[in-house]
Amino acid sequence: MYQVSKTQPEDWVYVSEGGATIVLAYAGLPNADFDGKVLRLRKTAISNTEESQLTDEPDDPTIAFQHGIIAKLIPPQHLPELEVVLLDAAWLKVLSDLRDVDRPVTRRQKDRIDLTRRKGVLATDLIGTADLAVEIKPKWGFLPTPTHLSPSTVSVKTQTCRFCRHNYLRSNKGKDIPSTYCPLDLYSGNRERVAKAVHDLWSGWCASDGSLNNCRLFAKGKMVKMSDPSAMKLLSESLATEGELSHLESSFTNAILDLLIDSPVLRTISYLQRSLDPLDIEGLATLCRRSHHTASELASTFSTLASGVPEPYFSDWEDFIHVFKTRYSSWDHTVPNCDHLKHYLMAYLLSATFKDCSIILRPILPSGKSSSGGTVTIIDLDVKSMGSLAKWEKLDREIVEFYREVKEPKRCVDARIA
Ligand SMILES: O=P(O)(O)O[C@@H]1[C@@H](OP(=O)(O)O)[C@H](OP(=O)(O)O)[C@H](O)[C@H](OP(=O)(O)O)[C@H]1OP(=O)(O)O
Ligand SMILES: Nc1ncnc2c1ncn2[C@@H]1O[C@H](COP(=O)(O)OP(=O)(O)OP(=O)(O)O)[C@@H](O)[C@H]1O
Repeated sequence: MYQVSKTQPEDWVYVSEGGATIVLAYAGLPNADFDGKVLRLRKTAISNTEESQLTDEPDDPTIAFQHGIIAKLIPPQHLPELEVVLLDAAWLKVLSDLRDVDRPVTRRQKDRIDLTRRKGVLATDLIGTADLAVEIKPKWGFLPTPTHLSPSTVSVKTQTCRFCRHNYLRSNKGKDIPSTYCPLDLYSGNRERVAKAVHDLWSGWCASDGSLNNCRLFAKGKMVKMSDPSAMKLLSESLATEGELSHLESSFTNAILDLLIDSPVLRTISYLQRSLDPLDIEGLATLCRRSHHTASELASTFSTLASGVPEPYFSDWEDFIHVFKTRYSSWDHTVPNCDHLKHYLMAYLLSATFKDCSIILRPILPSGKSSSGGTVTIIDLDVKSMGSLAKWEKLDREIVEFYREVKEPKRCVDARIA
């Protein structure tokens, strides 16, 4: 097994992070085990002072989930390789102290590397030294079918997509900047609409100085922000474009547009999101209630029902994938069968994984200098928890209620029915 202590903490440079993990790339002396790899480490809240009680820590669940479940849905050329790597407490502490300064302040105030972990994930470095790598978090790529929506939500949810409504809520709460990006444009496969999505992502990237998580740019391995002249220079060099920002945008669009349209990846993600969520969270909650028989259970909320559902074992996931690939499409989702509740819950969980993943594009650039051009790879395919169902139902209600007040709702066009 790989051991991180065979390298120096100084060999690892900060790449980026999300809500749950922090990612560092190997930049030390040539080493066959670590060259071209990133280290993905779990984070913990800074307030958490708990000691790990585990003597034999399990591997990060993302590894088995990707190898055994995701790999049955996504071809290997669109996935990074993932392996277990053994960690060392003292080594991690040095790394954490060394690289904390590179992290965004907002993240630093909330969390830090979990020093109690003894295992991490070693993954293919998809950013590396590529002239240009573009990371996009596309989010939800479909409008729900009206069948299971309540009269009070149906018009809102079938007109405006979940991302646009969520962005409206978050920007009104001051948690996000307003964005014109609509995932349905990106997923549409239509050249003009995909170009519009790229333009909107670029505008959001400029306006937020690269702090939005929907679009991140990396030039020669370095994350680019408008406020960082040296990184902007690298971007200009990679795109072989000098001068005005509009010229840079147009080279950027040209670099990734064909890749986005020609690659099957977005189509696959949206197909999986949609087909794994045929009931919407509302229909799923109704099915949960119908599946219980006593009066008190019937009256109970989705959250109490969901909290009574145990987390699936790996064997449950294997069983689910078999059902999904063989029988699931023949079920009548307009009248869901209570006997299928467990599989509908698992389908929703898997849909949530695909609603929250990101893609990394490494385009072939006109300069032709890129050694690994023309790839689209999906990252962050972590398994979601049954414990999140209550949160999702509550958030869904909050988003839809807030959007109901909008005088001129945005009309998002789902490619499937356009
Ligand atoms: O609910 P959403 O759509 O806001 O997604 C959450 C993400 O927010 P986003 O809207 O992409 O900024 C959120 O991303 P950030 O932390 O905002 O980068 C997480 O990915 C979160 O997943 P988890 O709960 O940590 O497993 C995501 O939560 P899940 O819905 O996947 O549980
Ligand atoms: N294989 C990889 N190669 C290069 N960079 C990567 C790789 N995997 C992840 N990253 C970078 O690290 C960041 C954090 O990774 P990831 O999205 O998996 O974290 P997360 O905490 O699960 O995110 P989220 O909060 O969105 O669920 C990514 O946004 C990306 O910039």
